[in-house]
Parts: sequence; structure tokens; C-alpha cells
Amino acid sequence: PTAPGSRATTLSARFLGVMPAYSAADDALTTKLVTFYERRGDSAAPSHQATVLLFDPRCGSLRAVLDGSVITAKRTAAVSAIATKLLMPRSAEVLCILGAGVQARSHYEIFMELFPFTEVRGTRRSLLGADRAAVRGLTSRLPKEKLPHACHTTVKRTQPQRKQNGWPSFGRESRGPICAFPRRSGCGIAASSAR
Ligand SMILES: NC(=O)C1=CN([C@@H]2O[C@H](COP(=O)(O)OP(=O)(O)OC[C@H]3O[C@@H](n4cnc5c(N)ncnc54)[C@H](OP(=O)(O)O)[C@@H]3O)[C@@H](O)[C@H]2O)C=CC1
Ligand SMILES: O=C(O)C1=NCCCC1
Repeated sequence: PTAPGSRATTLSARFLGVMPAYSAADDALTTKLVTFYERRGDSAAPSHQATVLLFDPRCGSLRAVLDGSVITAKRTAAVSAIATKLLMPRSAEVLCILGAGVQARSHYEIFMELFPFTEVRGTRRSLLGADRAAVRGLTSRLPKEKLPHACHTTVKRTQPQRKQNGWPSFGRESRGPICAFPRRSGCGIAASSAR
């Protein structure tokens, strides 16, 4: 969880995160509750499930209960996009998205809207299971010759290491959305999740 005051309760690779926030500018008192569970192949439920509660700051009464899935997907990708805007080399042409789940899709959508990539590459652990639709979403807007290449990389985050062909490799301990921007002369990591 990334908001100040956030807490997470752990049940062995299963987490409940509480992300309270108050915005004086918006006069908004809110919290997001998010569970994130390690998913095995037999689970159809999303790995991250979120609900947002909105309170009246004057009296503390609950005013609204909102689904938190879309905001989780879009906010995280938006933060990556801001970091990318600041850090990405001007010459970057190729976007590589590691993983092919919810965050991969939301990152793809905003990155293709904001940046002039000429090629997108993606990777996922397997092409079977509930995330197949996300891969279609990732590739459906690209001409056939630009479909993401398969490459063997994990979505978990650690220090990237140079790999053959100039592509980064991520070790077992890394987590979260990561966007890498390889250039002909090398690789740069432009954005990653705050986790
Ligand atoms: N900082 C923030 O604000 C946020 C961070 N996150 C983090 O972003 C990451 C992605 O979230 P989300 O897209 O919702 O998750 P999803 O479950 O939708 O997708 C996860 C992807 O990671 C792949 N994956 C999982 N475990 C491994 C592994 N051991 N080796 C290789 N690939 C693996 C999955 O592969 P496969 O399809 O083959 O199963 C899948 O493509 C998570 O770490 C999450 O906690 C998420 C939301 C907010
Ligand atoms: O919703 C968020 O923000 C999350 N951050 C890190 C872990 C999963 C959810």
C-alpha cells in the first residue's frame, strides 16, 4: 500500500490493505480496502480486489461505497506514466511490459495514449488461464508485425541485470508493475510500482 498511514494485515501470501486518506483541497475523507492474494492456477478471482469508502469529513458518516478495481488499475498506471514522462530517454521507441495481468493492461492503455512508442513487447508466465483476455487486450490495437514478443522475465522486482540482446532480466524477489525502456545502446528502467 502506498498511501500515508496505510496498513496491511498478512495471512501468508494473502494481504488486507487499508489505505486511509484525507484531502483538504477536495474535503474528502476516504479509505481504500484492498485484498491481494497470491493466486494459484485454480482461482478465477482477481488477485487484487478493492473497495473505496467515502465519508463525510464533518460528521464522519459513510456517504458512498465504490468499487476500487478501476481506480487501482488506473491510478497505479498513472503514477508510472508520470515517472516515465520524467525519466524516459527521449529516444525510447520500444515499450516492454512485464507480466500480463490487470496492471499490464492499464499500463499499456495509458502508455500508448501518452507516448509515441513504435513497438510494444510483453511477457507473461503462461498463455493459459484467466489472464488470456488481458493479452488480447494488450495486443489488439497493434498491427500484426508489432505484436509483443515473448520473453522470459518475471514481474517481481529486483535490480535489473543486463541480458542478451540488451533486454533487462528481473530476479525472483522483485514485484509490481515495471516498465523498462531499452535503447540500442543499453537499458533504462523508467518506472516501477511504489511497492
Ligand atoms: N503500487 C501499487 O500501487 C500497486 C501495485 N500492484 C502490484 O502490481 C503487480 C501486478 O498486479 P496485477 O496486474 O493486478 O496482478 P495480476 O494478478 O492481474 O497479474 C500478475 C501478473 O504477474 C504474473 N506473475 C505472477 N507471479 C509470477 C511469477 N512468480 N513469475 C512470473 N510471472 C508471475 C502473472 O502471470 P500469469 O498470468 O502467468 O499468472 C500475471 O501476468 C502486483 O505485484 C501488485 O501487487 C498492484 C496494484 C497497485
Ligand atoms: O492499491 C494499491 O495501491 C496496492 N498497492 C500495493 C499492493 C496492492 C494494492
